[in-house]
Amino acid sequence: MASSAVAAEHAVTSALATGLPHSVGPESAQAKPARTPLRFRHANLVDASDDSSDSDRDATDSEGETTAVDDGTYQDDNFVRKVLAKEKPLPPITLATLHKNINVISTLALTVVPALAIYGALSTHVQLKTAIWAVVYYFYTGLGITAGYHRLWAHRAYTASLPLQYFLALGGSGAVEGSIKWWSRGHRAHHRYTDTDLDPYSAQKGFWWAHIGWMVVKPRRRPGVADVSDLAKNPVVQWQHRWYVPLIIGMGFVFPTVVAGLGWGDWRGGFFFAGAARLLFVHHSTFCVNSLAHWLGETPFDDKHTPKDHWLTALATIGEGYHNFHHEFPQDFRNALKWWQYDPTKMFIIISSWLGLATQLKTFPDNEIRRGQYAMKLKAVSREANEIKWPKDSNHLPVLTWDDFEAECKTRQLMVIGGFIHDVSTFIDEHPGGRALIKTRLGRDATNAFYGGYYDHSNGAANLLSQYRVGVISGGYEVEHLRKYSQLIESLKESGADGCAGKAADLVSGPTKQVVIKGDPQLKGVPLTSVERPPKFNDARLTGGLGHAVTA
Ligand code: HEM
Repeated sequence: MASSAVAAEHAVTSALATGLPHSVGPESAQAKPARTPLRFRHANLVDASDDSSDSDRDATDSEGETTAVDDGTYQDDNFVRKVLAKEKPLPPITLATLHKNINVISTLALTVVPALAIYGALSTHVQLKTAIWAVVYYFYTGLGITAGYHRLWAHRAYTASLPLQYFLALGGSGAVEGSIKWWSRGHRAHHRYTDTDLDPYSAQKGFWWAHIGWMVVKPRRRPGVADVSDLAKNPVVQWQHRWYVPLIIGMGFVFPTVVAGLGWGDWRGGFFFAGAARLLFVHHSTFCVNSLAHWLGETPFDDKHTPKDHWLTALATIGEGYHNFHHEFPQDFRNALKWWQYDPTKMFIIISSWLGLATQLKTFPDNEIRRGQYAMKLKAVSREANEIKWPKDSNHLPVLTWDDFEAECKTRQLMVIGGFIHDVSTFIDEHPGGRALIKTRLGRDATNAFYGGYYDHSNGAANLLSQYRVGVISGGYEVEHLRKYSQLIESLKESGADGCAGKAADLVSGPTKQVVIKGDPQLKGVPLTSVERPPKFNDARLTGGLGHAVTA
């Protein structure tokens, strides 16, 4: 196995050196049958050494990009499209070819572990100490993945001291999900190419594909290139990669069994509960980050891609369920922003920092996080706005002079409020304040009466009013009660009562005295009949209140 890995590594290295695209298409599979199959062994939970060549090749990120695109053939400047066009996928898996495309080692890991867990659960007495130990070990190995593999190594969200790194590398080994190097390489590709065909566990291919499908069968494409050169220099990562197989046996099964066996004599329970059943839970807990977290919940930070936030996913994944936040701010050491959201991984990192084991905890600037949230709220509001029927604005209505308006009033029931001409004929009988009040204002400017001079209407009434717009008054409108003050000032001035005049002058000198709604000059003189007649307002609930008994 090791020698074939080396052979594959050479194949890749020479492809890079010659500048040839390291195509994974069927042609290359035919040309080099002995080497190409290895290139598809990305999804191998157990034997990390198999694809070490791939990790090393992808460590040379920029080279990967160059070899993938830079031969002058492609005009497209979208990297993902270019790579997809260049690197042809393997033929789709059919029933006839399924047996050849099963990823045997991962499939064994994903089937034998549940089988052992079920058998153990049915045949072994559960001791309380063992049950507690299984839960503790679940959290330890789970944190190895969430705090270690994921936030520390894949995203560099904080810096860990050597003891903490070894602690997490050992815990992560017990989760049996591939080496740190292999895992992080795939995960960085997942972030960089989220939801595309270069994403190794793209949620676009369905829930089960993202959950386990991508590991059970050999993928049709390699994951997109990702830079893991930093991990190649990390001694703990290298150590774990080198000793991966003994480590997963030791930490996956031997250690949890020995603790229960030597501790309280429950060797069998230790193996089946803290070993197999615990591993089954850790597996599917972590896999939920790729499936459930892309399927269930909200997108409060960005909705460009599938990742979502949900407390249920957080519960299932030791705090990785605020996945929308995580994809938007992957280098942030937190998944959950609020103190009350469930993110024990964040707490573990914080406590490690209090103990001096973790430093440089990265957080994205709060202001930018809030901008993301704000943008999403605006989006939601504008989606709602699109579903609402809005009134015509002044640029889409005929513009009439006051004289023309008066002329139109001879044949129609019109009134001006706020610079707009309203046809109230379909509403006059429905008016909660009674027909008579409206009737007295027909042919007049009722702005003042409507906005408090007679009755201070609700916003709802103002919204309703706008649906009756049929035109705009040219030259603007006056607010009646201000005009009255204005007349008062004039008369005071004429009578020489200066003191009072000064006070009244303050009231009328503001810009509200004259409000101009411009309208489109091209619509000047366009007949009112060109505008659709307002619909009949027909809601019986409004015919209450003072009703028709009131007169102005
Ligand atoms: C087309 C123009 C008008 C519309 C669409 C309209 C609409 C409404 C609506 C929806 C209400 C219910 C209460 C509220 O929502 O505030 C209402 C109540 C009322 N309106 Fe109007 N209104 C119009 C014009 C007027 C005018 C010109 C006057 C007075 C001269 C007036 C006087 C009143 C009064 C006194 C009430 C209170 C009725 C009560 O409490 O029972 N309305 N109007």
